[in-house]
Amino acid sequence: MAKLELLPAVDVRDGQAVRLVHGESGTETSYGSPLDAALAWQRSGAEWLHLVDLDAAFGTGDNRALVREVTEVMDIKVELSGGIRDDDTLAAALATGCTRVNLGTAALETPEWVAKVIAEHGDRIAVGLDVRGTTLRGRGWTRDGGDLYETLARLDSEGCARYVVTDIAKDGTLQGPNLELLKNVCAATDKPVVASGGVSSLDDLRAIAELVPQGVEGAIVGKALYAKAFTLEEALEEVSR
Ligand SMILES: O=C(O)c1ccccc1N[C@@H]1O[C@H](COP(=O)(O)O)[C@@H](O)[C@H]1O
Repeated sequence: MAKLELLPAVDVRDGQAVRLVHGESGTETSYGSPLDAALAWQRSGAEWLHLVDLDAAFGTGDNRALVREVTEVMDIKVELSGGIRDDDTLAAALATGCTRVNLGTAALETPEWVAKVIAEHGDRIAVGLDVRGTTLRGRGWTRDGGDLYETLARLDSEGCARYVVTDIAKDGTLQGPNLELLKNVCAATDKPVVASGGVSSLDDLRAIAELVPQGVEGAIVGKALYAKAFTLEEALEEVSR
């Protein structure tokens, strides 16, 4: 069986690595230097880093220089998210040398532009499907942006290579992933899915890994690592069995 990829997360707000609860601004717990956090995950054996500029996602500024620095220093693959919504922000993100970018709001608000950049950049573009129930959310998860499955069908028809699926109700809560949502999204698309939100234990990772045959390719792990629910080494060992 193909192994589940793990993407430890570094979310950046106001220059700090933070974790939020339900993605809500103001719920930040700070974990210090984003570069130190990213290097720690790399030293622990991560093959991927999921790096988010939360200020860019919320529209409260940006951490672009810092995010670029972190991406350039990493020897591992980087998935870059947050505030990538037009030609300039996409060009800057891709120029960091990241492996791929993850588009959220743009996929809801500027579908023609997203179709164009999917056609231009293929596998370097993923779309983040951030949902409450089956309603997509954009602009820092503060605005509704349409139906999950209608949007997924549209993006599939445009050749989107991959989806990062976040259950906002689970994100940052350590309450376990939404396995039903992951199964439903996998049933609706042939494209790989990266699971995000709620991972709290090695059992959760095992449960997500069981969905690899259905199309789940990876899992983003955030709060559980920062809260030391398990180590990244333990998690990597778990998904390599
Ligand atoms: O990751 C979070 O906790 C988060 C919280 C609130 C908003 C966005 C968040 N993360 C990621 O940011 C991008 C979306 O940014 P944009 O809409 O394209 O500007 C997406 O990957 C979210 O999962």
